[in-house]
Amino acid sequence: MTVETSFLGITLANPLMNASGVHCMTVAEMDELAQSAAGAFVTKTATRDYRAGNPQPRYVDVPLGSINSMGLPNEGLAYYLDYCLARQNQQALQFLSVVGLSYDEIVENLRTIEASDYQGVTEFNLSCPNVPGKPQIAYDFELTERLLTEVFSFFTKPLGLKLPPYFDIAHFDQMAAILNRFPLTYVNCVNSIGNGLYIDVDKEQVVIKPKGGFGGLGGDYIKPTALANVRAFHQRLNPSIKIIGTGGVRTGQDVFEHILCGASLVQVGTALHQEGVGIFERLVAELEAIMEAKGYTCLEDFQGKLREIN
Ligand SMILES: O=C(O)c1[nH]c(=O)[nH]c(=O)c1Cl
Repeated sequence: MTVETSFLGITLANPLMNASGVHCMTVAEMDELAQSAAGAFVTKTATRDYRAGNPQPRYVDVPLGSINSMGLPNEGLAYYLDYCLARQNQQALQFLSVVGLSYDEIVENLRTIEASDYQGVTEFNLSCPNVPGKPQIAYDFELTERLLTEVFSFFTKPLGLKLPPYFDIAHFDQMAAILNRFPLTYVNCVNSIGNGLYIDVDKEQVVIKPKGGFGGLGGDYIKPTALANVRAFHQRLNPSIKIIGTGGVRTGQDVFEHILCGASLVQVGTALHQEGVGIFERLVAELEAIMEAKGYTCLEDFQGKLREIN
């Protein structure tokens, strides 16, 4: 029995990796990920220039997950691109997460990556909920289509999209119809559930400073939504577009559920932030135990095979 998997023809020891934004801001954090049991890693979403991000406190772990309004703090695209270029011969599979603060900056950043010798995967983040005044790109279907049309007029390297959660069947249909028109490597479902609110009852106060306390939710809160988005897009997208499942992964069972819904890889955010990189060994062991108990010998035995009630 094995939890090995392959992505873009590259064999990975397991389907697990970090979620962008968690444990991937600096070289030290990314090196620790690279040395961990994680099958792959992704960088913090980069903008062209360095960003300090929103004022603190801007990330808080809470009993059922986390809330954050980081505001896209990052070292700038060159920092992460240089990191990936320097290590791309040693590391099996790298994911470089990117966005821009404007349409033009997004195009510029993707042109920078295209012009580089980067051989890894690019994750285009369409779903940051925390830059004040910047609505999530992927909730604007027309803008998404316009951006993807321009990007794929020049971008030839493997490209995936980090999507926000959708909550309406019509939106799954509309978005999938757009995505099926482009040669995407994958879609990553889901980013945090945007603009939640967590309250400290003793203080009768919000817990994060930016945006009046509104922030993206992660953790147990979002697993049912994450699973539904993985399932919905797996059912609707061309099989050539893989699904990465993100959201609410804390145990091997959560990993199993995401794969059952159709995920090829599974990312860990909140729980990684809380437990550290040791979580990957634990998740692998727990996933193997579930597969053993069910008599599965590989991920393909159950991947995408969620049953409905007929
Ligand atoms: O505030 C952030 O930096 C952030 N926070 C999130 O929960 N998702 C994102 O994509 C980003 Cl970019």
